[in-house]
Amino acid sequence: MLAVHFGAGNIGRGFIGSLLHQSGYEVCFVDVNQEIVDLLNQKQAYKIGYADDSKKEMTVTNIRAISSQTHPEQVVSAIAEADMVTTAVGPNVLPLIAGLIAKGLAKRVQISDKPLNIIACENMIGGSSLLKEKVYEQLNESEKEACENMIGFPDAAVDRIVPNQSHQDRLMVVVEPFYEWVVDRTGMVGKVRVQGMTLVDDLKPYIERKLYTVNTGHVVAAYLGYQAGFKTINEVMANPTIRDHVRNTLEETGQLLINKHDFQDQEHQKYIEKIIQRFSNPHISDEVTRVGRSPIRKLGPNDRLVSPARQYMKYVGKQPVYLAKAIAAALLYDFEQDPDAVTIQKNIRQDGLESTIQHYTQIPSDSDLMKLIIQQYHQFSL
Ligand SMILES: NC(=O)C1=CN([C@@H]2O[C@H](COP(=O)(O)OP(=O)(O)OC[C@H]3O[C@@H](n4cnc5c(N)ncnc54)[C@H](O)[C@@H]3O)[C@@H](O)[C@H]2O)C=CC1
Ligand SMILES: O=P(O)(O)OC[C@H]1O[C@](O)(CO)[C@@H](O)[C@@H]1O
Repeated sequence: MLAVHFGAGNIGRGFIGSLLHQSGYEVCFVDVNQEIVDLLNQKQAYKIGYADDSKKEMTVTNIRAISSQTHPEQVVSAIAEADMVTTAVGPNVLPLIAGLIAKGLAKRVQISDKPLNIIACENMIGGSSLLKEKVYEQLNESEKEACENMIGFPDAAVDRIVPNQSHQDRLMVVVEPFYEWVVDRTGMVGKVRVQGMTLVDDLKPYIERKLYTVNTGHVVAAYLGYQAGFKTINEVMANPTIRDHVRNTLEETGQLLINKHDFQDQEHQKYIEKIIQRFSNPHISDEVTRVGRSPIRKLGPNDRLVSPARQYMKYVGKQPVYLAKAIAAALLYDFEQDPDAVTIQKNIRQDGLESTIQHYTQIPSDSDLMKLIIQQYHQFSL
């Protein structure tokens, strides 16, 4: 069985690649990073370490890699033959890989009627659906028709914290032991068997719970921690004021999730506690600038801050004070090596705060939420 995985980075190697390997797939990574592609082909294996006391390691074998920049034709052939395609490249990169996937599918439908699932494993709602839309833009009518019942694009939620890696062994990835990979069964074609993958009929509660708890909590720690001058999430979580703020924000998103999806209160509290512990894992050193990366994406209307803030007003009927403060912290994030942060700061200087918020978040100018965020921005303190 062949799995083609786009993105041989932290999640690609440390999570999706390792589960595919454990499930018996040969994993063919596709990446633009020539150094990683060469190393994967040279070593044909890499190590995973676990961020706990166990010092346990596992080796992922039966792998190879293709550079999509120098050998796109090999990627097309691999997709034509694959039994599974997955991605972990980042939401903004999905449109960039759609062309190659479309070429692979166009070739595939000429030679095979084997079903294929293409699963985007990104921190976003509807990642595979977006990828499908972008792929279909590049197929002609008969190719689309041939793909319709043969190619599935099931949406997914992926959860495992994998920080940036700095080992002498460039391929090694240290990951937290916890993981969750939940996939929408209704979007799948054919039979799929992947160890550690949970299939569900309704993904929405799972993806919202994950995005608005793990990712919201994490990014609140990152943006508030950055304002306090902390470098890592561990340092941030050891600060009682910010830790309380993270918890209070997760109480807001929790109330929304409980009201909207009927999660049980006590169960959800346990979920929140577990996540706060995961953020504080002493075996992981995760930079606030990694967790806070790409603030334009993170301030988007469907992402981890603005979406729960708007929904909180609808489902809870109160002002999301802690979420609004976190959005204010995102707007204050001025890390010079993050191009999104630089752009936001420039927009605020040139166009003003309200116009910038409106532009990135699509929150209406005259709304209560806009007023609250502006107030939190101007009175921001820790
Ligand atoms: N790191 C984490 O803990 C988690 C990350 N995610 C999601 O997984 C995705 C990947 O994140 P990471 O692995 O952390 O990032 P990463 O930066 O470590 O890996 C991304 C990989 O994609 C490659 N890439 C970029 N453009 C490409 C292209 N056009 N074609 C093929 N490969 C390309 C990069 O060279 C890199 O190797 C993101 O959507 C992220 O939100 C989800 C859950 C956990
Ligand atoms: O990968 P993104 O969307 O930039 O955000 C970083 C987030 O992803 C994770 O790496 C995994 O969910 C979290 O550690 C963090 O909240």
